[in-house]
Amino acid sequence: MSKRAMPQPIVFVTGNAKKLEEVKQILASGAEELPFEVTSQKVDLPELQGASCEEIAVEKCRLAALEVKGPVMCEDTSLCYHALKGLPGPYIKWFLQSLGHDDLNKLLAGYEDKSAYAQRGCLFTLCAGPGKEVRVFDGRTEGKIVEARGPTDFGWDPVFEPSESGGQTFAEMSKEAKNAISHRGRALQLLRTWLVNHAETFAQEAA
Ligand SMILES: O=c1[nH]c(=O)c2ncn([C@@H]3O[C@H](COP(=O)(O)OP(=O)(O)OP(=O)(O)O)[C@@H](O)[C@H]3O)c2[nH]1
Ligand SMILES: [Mg+2]
Repeated sequence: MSKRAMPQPIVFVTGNAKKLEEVKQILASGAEELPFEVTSQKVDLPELQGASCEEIAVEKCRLAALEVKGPVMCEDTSLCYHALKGLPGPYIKWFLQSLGHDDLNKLLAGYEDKSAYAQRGCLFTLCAGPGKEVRVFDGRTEGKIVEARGPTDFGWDPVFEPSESGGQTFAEMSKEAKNAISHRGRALQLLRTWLVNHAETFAQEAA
């Protein structure tokens, strides 16, 4: 499919190089090609606190569109423990930075239930420009929290064992295998399908 012309490409705004790497792989590998060019910009956007995952993701995308002055996509990842009623959720980044994997896992020491979900992280968000509607695409993967196994170069991948992985943590899986069942892969597939089906609407909003 040839790309549609827009005044500017869609900019994926993130401060996280590992997310960007996976997003590029996922977009390059799907059956449907995106109808628009996608570039990226490294900006660490401020994130709301004390709000729902969806409110945090929408506000982040709204700020990204103002920053870029054009069409943007963003994502916000949560890691939610069922025993902790969804926490750390969108605050996982700060928990992981302060505690590290071992102490993070100790949060669950007093609970039988080690299950968790990587949710709303994708919340992938898409916005045609400043002040335009922010659309949200929710990808979720269920799994459980285990002792860290596998490479430690991306966040909580070593401690998250998806239910569908045959016993491997995200960190132990190949990139292709992770992307096929990950929160990110699923949310991005929803975003891709929406853009393919609504290319005209989106191009008009961005004009
Ligand atoms: O092991 C992981 N596997 C993943 O698939 C994954 N996706 C995100 N994360 C981590 O979870 C927090 C989300 O916070 P987050 O969504 O605000 O991201 P971020 O601040 O790093 O980037 P961004 O907000 O600029 O896009 C950050 O610590 C990310 O490193 C992951 N860790
Ligand atoms: Mg962030």
